[in-house]
Amino acid sequence: MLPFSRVTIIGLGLIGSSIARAVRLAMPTVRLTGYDADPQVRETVDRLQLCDDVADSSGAAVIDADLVILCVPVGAMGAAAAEFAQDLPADAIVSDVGSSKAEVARVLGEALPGAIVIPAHPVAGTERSGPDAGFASLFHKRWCIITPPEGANPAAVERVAEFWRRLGADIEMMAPEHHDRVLAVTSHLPHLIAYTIVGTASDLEEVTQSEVIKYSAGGFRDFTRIAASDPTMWRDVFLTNKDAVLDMLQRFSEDLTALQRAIRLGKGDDLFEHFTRTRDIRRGIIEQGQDDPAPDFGRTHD
Ligand SMILES: NC(=O)c1ccc[n+]([C@@H]2O[C@H](COP(=O)([O-])OP(=O)(O)OC[C@H]3O[C@@H](n4cnc5c(N)ncnc54)[C@H](O)[C@@H]3O)[C@@H](O)[C@H]2O)c1
Ligand SMILES: O=C(O)C(=O)C[C@]1(C(=O)O)C=C[C@@H](O)C=C1
Repeated sequence: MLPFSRVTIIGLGLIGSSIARAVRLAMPTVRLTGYDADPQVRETVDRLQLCDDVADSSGAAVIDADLVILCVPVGAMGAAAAEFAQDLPADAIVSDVGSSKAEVARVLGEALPGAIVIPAHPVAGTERSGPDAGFASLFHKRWCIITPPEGANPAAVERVAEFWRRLGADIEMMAPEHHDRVLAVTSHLPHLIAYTIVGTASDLEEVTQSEVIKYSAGGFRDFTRIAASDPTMWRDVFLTNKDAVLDMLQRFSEDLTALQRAIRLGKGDDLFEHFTRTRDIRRGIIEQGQDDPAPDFGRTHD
């Protein structure tokens, strides 16, 4: 049996439109309704026929939903939920896809008192945004972390888990605070480093912009891809996962200082040992089959 039969997606950018495309393929009988605050996005979703209905307000979009998924930037979650609170059916489950979880759970709890809220985070994405950037296979073989609130109804949690399994994801359960610490080091800090290094390279006086572009091969090119990620999304992630990110950043800068010192003092053995350890970590990731096939994974899929 399908976990849900009437799904509403609020926010139809990269993630919302990818969910819509994946639901169409995996659960074609599900009635899909969409709403986005941006009229141009609604028009595109209509033109691409990603949903059965595109509503003009979020209240109208949720009116007969059994699952509502918020796919808006994390800083907009509270306002987006408050907008449809009055129209939400009492037995509907509300979920989200936000990249930070503890703060989002708090604002959703405030905006939707008494509602069944089961937050989730598909750990899959690209640097692109908007409904044209989405693709159906985005969640295939990727983790979806569910962060149920204490005392959540196990049947509701299982329905959300089954929804994501049908979109191809593997499920993990975590407490929201633990999620935020894990993602701070595996996703948020790497984005901060990419934003920094690309800014640093472009600010150098003795290296021209055209040289930076011309010689952006290998490692630096990967950083530029990540640094092209959506500014609104990432501003909100850093502001809503502040403590965990600042803690990881502190540890990172201590480790960076240790490497800086090893270079200055010519401690080749220390550098070699460190790089060997990190190479083993990369090999472990590949052995577990969790490596991206290519940095532009999925771009041509639909
Ligand atoms: N991009 C990624 O790699 C990725 C991966 C996993 C999770 N996420 C999370 O998914 C969410 C969406 O990210 P995205 O990459 O799809 O962003 P996106 O910019 O592609 O889409 C967001 C959409 O939300 C709409 N929106 C904003 N405020 C709204 C509101 N109040 N009501 C209705 N619509 C509103 C925007 O118009 C936009 O179309 C974020 O919370 C992000 O943290 C992103
Ligand atoms: O591959 C990318 O471009 C991503 O940034 C995806 C990525 C990540 O850091 O892994 C980004 C944010 C999400 O919340 C989940 C996935």
